[in-house]
Amino acid sequence: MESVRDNNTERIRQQCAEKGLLLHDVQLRQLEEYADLLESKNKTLNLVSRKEKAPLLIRHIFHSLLIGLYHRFKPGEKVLDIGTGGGLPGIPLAIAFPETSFLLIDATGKKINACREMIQRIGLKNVHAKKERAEELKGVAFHTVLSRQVAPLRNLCRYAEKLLLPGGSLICLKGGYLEKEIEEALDRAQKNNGFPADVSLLPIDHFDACFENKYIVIANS
Ligand SMILES: C[S@@+](CC[C@H](N)C(=O)[O-])C[C@H]1O[C@@H](n2cnc3c(N)ncnc32)[C@H](O)[C@@H]1O
Repeated sequence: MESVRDNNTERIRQQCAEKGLLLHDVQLRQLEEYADLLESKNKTLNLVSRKEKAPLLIRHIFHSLLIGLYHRFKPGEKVLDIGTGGGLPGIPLAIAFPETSFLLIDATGKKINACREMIQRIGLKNVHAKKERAEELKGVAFHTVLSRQVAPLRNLCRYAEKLLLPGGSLICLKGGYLEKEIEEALDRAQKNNGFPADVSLLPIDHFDACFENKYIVIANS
């Protein structure tokens, strides 16, 4: 008999394939293993909300993977995930794009320790986790900066400005009414001749009802 989880995994495989992102069986099993580890760690650490009805595999893992449907990560691309918490969106994307290099940072040491343990258990080689605040990270630069549910866009743009290579992008998963946030980020950039030059907002509710009022926000240099 097919389990609910098999159905969710198959949905992820199918919806990603429709957008040209092919996930192999090994990667689908790694996503499931990550879901199990995250659920187990969440019993003692506050990594993701426990109140939500939609399954973790869809609500958090598929949600993170959606970034990869709009931005195809390249081999050798260097990516930073700011405020990763329990590894979102960095770990699902590192599974989907094994030739891209991901650094996960978070201000909370316990969350980074949990990420390190999960990365090791799944056996991922292209992702590392470091306890660090975005504003204090120095001496490194990235093609792409990611963030999910961390800070107002204006602040994320301020962090990304110093961490992005020329031409790089900041890609965030955000919810709610974002017009004012975007206006403030663009206003700040214009006054300082800084990042970003433009921002686009992509709705994602057509993938699942639980993504209602949620968006992928892409800020470009
Ligand atoms: C609401 S949680 C989101 C975690 C994860 N991105 C997710 O989607 O589940 C926000 C996280 O951002 C981290 N954080 C907030 N500001 C930060 C900063 N300036 N630098 C690094 N981490 C930060 C917090 O410690 C927290 O783990």
